[in-house]
Parts: sequence; structure tokens; C-alpha cells
Amino acid sequence: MAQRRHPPGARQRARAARGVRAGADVTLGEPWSRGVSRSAEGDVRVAGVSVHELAAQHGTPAYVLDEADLRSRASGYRRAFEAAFAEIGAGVDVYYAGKAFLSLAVARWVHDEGLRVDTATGGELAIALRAGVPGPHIGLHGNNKSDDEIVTALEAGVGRIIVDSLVEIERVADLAGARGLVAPVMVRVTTGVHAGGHEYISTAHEDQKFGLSVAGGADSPAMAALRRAVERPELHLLGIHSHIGSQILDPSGFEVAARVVLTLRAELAERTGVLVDEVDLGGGYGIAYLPGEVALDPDRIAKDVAASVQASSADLGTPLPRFSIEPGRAIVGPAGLTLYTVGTVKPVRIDDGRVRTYVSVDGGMSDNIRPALYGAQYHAELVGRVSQVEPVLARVVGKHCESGDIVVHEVQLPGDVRAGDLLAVAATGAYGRSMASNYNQVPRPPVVAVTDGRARVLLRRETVDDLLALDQG
Ligand SMILES: Cc1ncc(COP(=O)(O)O)c(C=O)c1O
Ligand SMILES: N[C@@H](CCCC[NH3+])C(=O)O
Repeated sequence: MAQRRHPPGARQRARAARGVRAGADVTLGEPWSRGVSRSAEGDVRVAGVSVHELAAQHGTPAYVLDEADLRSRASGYRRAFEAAFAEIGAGVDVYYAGKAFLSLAVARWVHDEGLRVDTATGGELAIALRAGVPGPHIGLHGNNKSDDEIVTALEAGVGRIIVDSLVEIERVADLAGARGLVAPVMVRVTTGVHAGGHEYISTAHEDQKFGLSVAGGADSPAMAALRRAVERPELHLLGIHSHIGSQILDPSGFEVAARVVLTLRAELAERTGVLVDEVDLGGGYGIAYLPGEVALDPDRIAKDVAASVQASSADLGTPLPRFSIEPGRAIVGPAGLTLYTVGTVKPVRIDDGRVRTYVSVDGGMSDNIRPALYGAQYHAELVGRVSQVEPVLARVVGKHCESGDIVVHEVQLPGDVRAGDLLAVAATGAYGRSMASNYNQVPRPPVVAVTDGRARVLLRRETVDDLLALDQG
């Protein structure tokens, strides 16, 4: 695929050479990362680097990650939860959910900021370990872990393996026992609380692949698994894990799930005499994708969850456990944007007589599957120049052979949007690159980190040669 490169305009070149900024830059605000600003001349910068420069140096499409933004969200979540849980006398660990996006640098950044790392596969585990995250600060998830994954985790001394089924309890115990090890495990349970979007629902029975249901009380699959984990001497049962969903904007689901888990913990103690030390409440903290949307505030949610677990524990008469959480999207999502170059622009008359302008960009569902998969909404802006032309109703689409290859369903863009323009889509840091594909043999874009006016490549752009290298003829 030919890569489009954007030579900066003469004015930008001259300014970059002088290293000065004309006029005061204005921060764009949510849903953009905190380092995204626009100068009076319309030059959009990420952490001080112009989008023209990024496009010229790295081509488009490109994922751009604002390091300072990511770090401050990581430390913000850690501080908020540490403070709120210290207030009620409980400890807390924050695990960054690497599934949202993981690379060596990102693993190091979150580790620097005092977070641990939650991995879901051997690949994520390998990256966390290679980055230098200590084994005890890593968790391994997965509903279908391979023996290799379990053994790698055991040998790396991971802090916890979150077991997801009865058979896995036996496998982890056998693999640990064969090596003379005791495996630290948590049991993942399903509380019936499902959250995401703006509401949560609570159902008694679960019809999905993750975890073990608490439905049935003393006879529940969750209780059976916990008891079995207590029985196996090759396992050290650390605690109970619950993850209720993703992109949650209504925090009440966390509180309901926490109460269910704390109740199960008390029941387990009654039946076995073992009061487990830890409770993990999973990830799912929602972010803003569109202007005007309000992300969950870590300080607020930490206080609410802490108050609710304190109340539940007091009702149950059990001492507070140590807590942990696993935010992914809330750390990396807002820190990322995707830079595209506009190609074909096509006005299309739609049913109600209006015209929708289809703006095709040089990427699409291969770099962001979320609109096609979940109907996810995003916000885009023209970032390479300022236009005074009236906005039109636009749909940003990709270059793939699918009519559902939509990047932004509906957005107002200047009526003179044209080929060669630079377009940025906000809040693509989570589940963009990590869920990217090579559909239509499109090489995956690079991830470029921007820090204090300097850009560097974290993951290089794939090439057609990379794709051909996989092909054994
Ligand atoms: C077990 C577990 N922990 C953490 C996460 C991270 O979720 P999010 O990125 O929504 O914070 C997920 C994904 O939803 C998950 O399945
Ligand atoms: N991948 C999903 C979220 C699922 C997270 C993993 N449990 C998303 O893009 O929103």
C-alpha cells in the first residue's frame, strides 16, 4: 500500500525550524488527550508536535499516543483508589489491563506509575515480563489458558492466576504440583451484574463463557470452585475476582457486584474457615468518546466504591479484604488518537432528502473495528488546516470492502473537506491497535508516542513485506 506523506506547509516548516509557537495554543479538551491543542493558525499539536510533522515523519494512518496523558491517568487512578481505600482502612492495587493496548514502553510507563499489569494471554504476559514488570506484579487471566501459558506464569512467579473453571483449577494445581510450586490463584465469579453503556442489569443466571456463577448459593459453581481451590494444597487461594463489563458510565453496578462478592467471601469463610485476603473488582471504567460525554471520575468512583464495600463488610461482619481493580480503557483510551489522510469525498443523497458526505480515509475497520463490531461512536476533526466553510453532515469511512467499514458514523466536517486533508479521530487508544487486523491485506499502522515535543515509534508500521513473509507459498 502506498503511504501518504504530508509535507508540512511552508509556514509550519518555518515555525518548526524556529522552534517557536505563534500565539497561544488552545487545548481541545475531551474527548481529546490533554496534550492536544490548536494554535490560532489552526495547527493542531499533540504534546507539542504538529500533526503535519507526525504525518510527514510517520505517514498515515497512524496511532498517536500522548505519554504524559497516559501516565497521568494511570497515576490518577492509583492515587484516587489508594486514597479512598486508605480512608476505610483497606489496601488496594491497580492493575493496568493490557488487553486495551500493550507494548514494552506502555508496560514500563504504567509500572513506573505504580500500577501492576493484568494480562490475558501468553503474548501479553511475555510483553509485560520483557518490559521488566516483576512477576509478582502481574496477573494472568483467560478462560482457556494453555498449559504453556500456565507454566510460563508459574515459572515467572506471577502474583496471581485468575482461574476461570473447575477444570482449570485442577490443571493449574497439577502443573504447579509437578514443579514443586504453590500457585497463587483467584477464582473469577459472575455476579449476575452486567454493565456497560449507561445502565447495568442484574440477572440470576449466566449464559456466557467467563467465570463461575454465584447463582445457587451454597451449591453454586462459584462456591464449588472456591472450595476446590481451598482443598488443593498446590494452590493458595488469594481471593475472588469479578469483572462486570466495559465502558461503564453508571457506577452503581460496581457497588452491587462488590456486595455479591463480599457476601460470597463471608459464606466461604463460614463453610471452610478460610477468609480470603483479596477481592478484585475488575475493569470497565467508562471514558468520553464524544464532545459533551462525561467520563467516570476516578476520585468520585473510588470514594463511592470504598464507601459501599465498607458498608457491605460491616453488614456481613467480616474484616475488609485487600482490593484490586483492572482499568484498561480509562488509562490508554483517551491518550490515543488516530491520524488519517482523506481520500475520496462523495456526497450521497440519503432517504430523507438530505445529503451525507462520505469522507474516505486511508485506514478503516482494520485499525478500528469498534464501530463495526459494537456500533461505537467516535469524534473526528479536520486537523491539518482551518476552514471557514459551513459544516456538512459527514460520515467517515475506511478503504475496506465492506459497507459497514465506518470510522465515524456521524460528524460535522467543513464543507470543503477534500483529498489530502488530515483528519484525527479522538480516544482511539484502547482496543484500536490491540484489535487491529490485516483485513484486505492492509498492514497495521504504527503507534507513535509523543512526549514533550518529541515523537518516537513504539510499534513500527507493518509493511506488505511483513505480510508476504508470513506466506509460505
Ligand atoms: C477481566 C477483565 N479485566 C479488565 C478488563 C478491562 O476493561 P476496561 O478496558 O473496560 O477497563 C477487562 C475487559 O473488559 C476484563 O475482561
Ligand atoms: N474490546 C471491547 C471491550 C472488551 C474488553 C475485554 N473484556 C471494546 O473495545 O470496547
